[in-house]
Amino acid sequence: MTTSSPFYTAEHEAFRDSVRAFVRKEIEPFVTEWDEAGTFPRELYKKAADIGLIPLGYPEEYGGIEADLFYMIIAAQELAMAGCGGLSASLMSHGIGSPPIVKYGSEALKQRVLPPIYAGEAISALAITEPGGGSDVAALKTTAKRDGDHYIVNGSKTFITSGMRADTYTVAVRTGEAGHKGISLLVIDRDTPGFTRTPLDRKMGWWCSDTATLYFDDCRVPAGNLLGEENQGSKMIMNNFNFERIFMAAGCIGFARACYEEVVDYARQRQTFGKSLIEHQVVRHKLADMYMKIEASQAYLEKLAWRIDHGDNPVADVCLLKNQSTLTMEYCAREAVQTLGGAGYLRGPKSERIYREVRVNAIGGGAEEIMRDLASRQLGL
Ligand SMILES: CC(C)(COP(=O)(O)OP(=O)(O)OC[C@H]1O[C@@H](n2cnc3c(N)ncnc32)[C@H](O)[C@@H]1OP(=O)(O)O)[C@@H](O)C(=O)NCCC(=O)NCCSC(=O)C1=CCCCC1
Repeated sequence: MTTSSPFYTAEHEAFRDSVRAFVRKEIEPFVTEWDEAGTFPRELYKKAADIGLIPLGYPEEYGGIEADLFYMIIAAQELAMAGCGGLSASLMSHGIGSPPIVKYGSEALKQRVLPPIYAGEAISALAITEPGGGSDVAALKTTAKRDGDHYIVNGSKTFITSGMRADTYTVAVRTGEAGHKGISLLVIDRDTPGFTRTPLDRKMGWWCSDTATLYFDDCRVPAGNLLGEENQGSKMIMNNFNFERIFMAAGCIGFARACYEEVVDYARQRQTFGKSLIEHQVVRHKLADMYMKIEASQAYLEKLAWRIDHGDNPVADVCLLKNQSTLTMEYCAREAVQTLGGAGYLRGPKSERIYREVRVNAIGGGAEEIMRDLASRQLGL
């Protein structure tokens, strides 16, 4: 299946080849074992940084590699071809945790925390969702009260990707009035006294993703760890969501493609009723529908990436793209497992794992109902 389009240069394609080779050598042979074990080696961050996956898209002065969105789409999609969303989400959690630091952190904070993240030596996480709710960001309750040169943080966060092993947490806190206007972002180091974590490890999918609940009990956080101005966090969070959503969408299309490739191979080999599965019209038509949905989602993704790279902020389209891509993943995973039959119901094929990972994409990073609602309001409907 083609992954190329006029948006990609020879340099993009060379990068794709290097990420593909990395995924085949360092991830694919081990990923089922890691997922079953519920974890993966921490050294993978360093290896991913060394081939440019982790620093990609961040400023050079902090150890990043400047890149347009198409490089980042390639990274998300080639990683997705390993067919393990838990690994993708954890390995790339700096993609949601670190951009607010790059954009709004003080120079001293950026010099201290960003280079180890982009070198794959430290892990970054973003903490917004709370036990009381995830979709309604404006209702968050974790407080940060100013006390001299520090903030005193109390509250808890849940469903935090890289929550157990992160070193640097970008945390949404309430510093002011109720609602959007009283929210700030604070960077909290893992060894801050009063900061504890517990794992959330009984999940439908994303088994090797490190998901955790965080507790802050009178944590003293230096005031210099505030991002931007007090009570300006809501806009920062919303803008960060746009990037999270576009990368989730890219990943979902990659997972859909992984299902397609797996099932096409299987359908060519598997014999039933005297011919290969692919020669049965009912199967061939499913494969054609999978192809159509993948290509349509990919075209939407690339159009939006181009618009964003040219300075646009298409909030509604990003929400709808996320839904479109999740639905494409859902369709392809369903049809792949169905076509694999008994083999697809056993643990092992990528499609089986991807099938279990559909829902987290339709819930995390903006539930599909929230995406529809925000998009329709932004479109003035
Ligand atoms: C959309 C939303 C529900 C907010 O609606 P309200 O009715 O409160 O506020 P409203 O009036 O819609 O908005 C306020 C201002 O903000 C602007 N804006 C909103 N989105 C955006 C945006 N995306 N980009 C730019 N501006 C935005 C809006 O225009 C408005 O501006 P204005 O004041 O008019 O100038 C927001 O809170 C949201 O998005 N939630 C999803 C969170 C969410 O995604 N978690 C998931 C976390 S991940 C997770 O939980 C898991 C992860 C993995 C494991 C499973 C769980």
